[in-house]
Amino acid sequence: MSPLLTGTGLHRSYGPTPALRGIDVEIGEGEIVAVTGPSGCGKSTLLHCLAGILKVDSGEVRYRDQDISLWTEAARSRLRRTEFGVLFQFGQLVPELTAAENVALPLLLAGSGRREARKAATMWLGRFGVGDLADQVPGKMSGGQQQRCAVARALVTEPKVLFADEPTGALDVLTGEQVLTEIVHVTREQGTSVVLVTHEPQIAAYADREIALRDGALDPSGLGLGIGS
Ligand SMILES: Nc1ncnc2c1ncn2[C@@H]1O[C@H](COP(=O)(O)OP(=O)(O)OP(=O)(O)O)[C@@H](O)[C@H]1O
Repeated sequence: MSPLLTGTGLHRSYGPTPALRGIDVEIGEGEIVAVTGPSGCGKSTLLHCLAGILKVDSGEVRYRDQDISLWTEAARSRLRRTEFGVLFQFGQLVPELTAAENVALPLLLAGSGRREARKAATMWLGRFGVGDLADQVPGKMSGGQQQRCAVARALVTEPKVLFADEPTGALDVLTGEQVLTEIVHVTREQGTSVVLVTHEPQIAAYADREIALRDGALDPSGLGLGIGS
């Protein structure tokens, strides 16, 4: 079976600073892959390039056999609204909107009607145990509740790939593991692939496979955090 998403020969620099120095990766359908490595090794840059948020300097990012690195920003942005979900360490909810309005937003941007979007948002908040907070603004919620809303917002469009950059990094260990367990449960149920950036072994342990980076390249030792070995 061909992989859902592949990166081939990915290079990306920030001015004179090389962040990715020729990386090859494959993400299979429904696979949960942890991207690990020390601070500054290029984990977030890789995630941003695979998600089409950042353009690579050279190399190919193929999604379903299309080279999205050649696409315009508008086309990649459309892809992120429909096929991809993105989740960051700090949920980045819109502070003025309620939980339900935040979660409904990607659906409204993709053209859904208000009622339909609100209904789906409520259902997804419920799936992550925060259905009773639908009318609450983020400032009135705990960090774990906010991140659960952010997860619901990332998954409400039922994306094929979830890109999660240290999604539990701002939470205490117990809450972080609870949220990650819920993410894994729901993405497995939906058959969603997950690219999970983390530097924590106990978080990476939830993945099927690990891609270990060092200095912008695949870690030549292949040891990483030792997931799946
Ligand atoms: N916006 C930027 N401008 C300049 N240099 C950057 C920028 N973003 C990242 N870098 C550099 O690119 C390299 C890779 O950074 P990246 O954030 O991808 O690493 P990371 O492994 O995700 O790090 P961390 O675990 O600390 O978040 C580092 O040397 C970093 O300093």
